[in-house]
Amino acid sequence: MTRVVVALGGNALGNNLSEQMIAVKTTAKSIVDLIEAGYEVILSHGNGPQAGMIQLAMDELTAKDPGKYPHVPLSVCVAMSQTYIGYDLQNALREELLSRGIEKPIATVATQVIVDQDDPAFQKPTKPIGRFMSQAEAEALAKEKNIQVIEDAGRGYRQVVASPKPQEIVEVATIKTLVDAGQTVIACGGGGIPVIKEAGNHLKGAAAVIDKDYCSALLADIVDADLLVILTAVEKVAIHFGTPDQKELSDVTVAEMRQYVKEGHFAPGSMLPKVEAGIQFAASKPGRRTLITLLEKAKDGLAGNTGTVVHH
Ligand SMILES: Nc1ncnc2c1ncn2[C@@H]1O[C@H](COP(=O)(O)OP(=O)(O)O)[C@@H](O)[C@H]1O
Ligand SMILES: NC(=O)OP(=O)(O)O
Repeated sequence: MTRVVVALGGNALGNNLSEQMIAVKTTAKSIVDLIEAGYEVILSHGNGPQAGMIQLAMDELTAKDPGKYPHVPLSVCVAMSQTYIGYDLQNALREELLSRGIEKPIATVATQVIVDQDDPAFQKPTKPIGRFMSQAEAEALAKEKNIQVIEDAGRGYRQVVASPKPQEIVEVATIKTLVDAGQTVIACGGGGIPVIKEAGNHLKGAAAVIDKDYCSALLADIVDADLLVILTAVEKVAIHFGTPDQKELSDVTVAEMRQYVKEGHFAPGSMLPKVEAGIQFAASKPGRRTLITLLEKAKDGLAGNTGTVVHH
């Protein structure tokens, strides 16, 4: 059986509560198509809009009455987003599976991911979270809440937080056991809950949001997946993106993709992490491949009919 780790992007979940409830239904159809076609699927997902929304809500409460509502750390907001998204995905998948007569247990694993406390990312926030704002609104919020904001890949302004690289998945044994038992597992949501190893086996939450594409590459490695599938809002990765010379890529070697990265074809806040994660996984063992495509094209892409495939 082909084992695939599927990383779900923003369009699989929407930007707010009501959008997510609708989006997960379409997402579940695409994922169950893969399960029905015989793939062994392990899911991961992003959480930028959700983690930002939860943090903002918590901060509003703290601002009202810090005695009654103490500050909620970002790591806890990530944990909340993981479970909230897992809950919606689990339900949508369950319903879609049952509607096709498939009985298959689904489990969301609250996943902690170890990061290095000396990761330079802590000094230079790069991960956009929360909702999109106008420049004026973002600058006012930055001043009011003492946060950093950036322009996010031509789509508006967002809060930006540290995004250290994932080093190790804490719940690896649990994930492997569930996967090997034939369960559909949702793990490493939002890149995982960032934690730092401290003395005495203590794991301390870190103020960060890990990139889900990098974490998905790590997850795909530890479960020994054959394929990493990154589902996003474009059917293919392109070079000269957004220019008259735009050229979509179908079949690319690791060496070719590394060269395109060097030439600066991929936007840092959006396509670059996907491409880098794709290279990392495809380069890690002979035979491993990464597919980057549209959520709706997942099955077509796996059949070799579309998407961008990175291979050795
Ligand atoms: N070279 C490129 N090729 C294709 N898409 C690109 C490229 N550079 C930037 N993008 C943008 O990246 C977006 C995907 O990133 P993003 O929306 O952040 O991911 P996610 O699906 O994980 O939420 C695409 O919708 C596209 O607009
Ligand atoms: N954690 C993460 O990478 O989230 P997004 O995909 O929503 O940016």
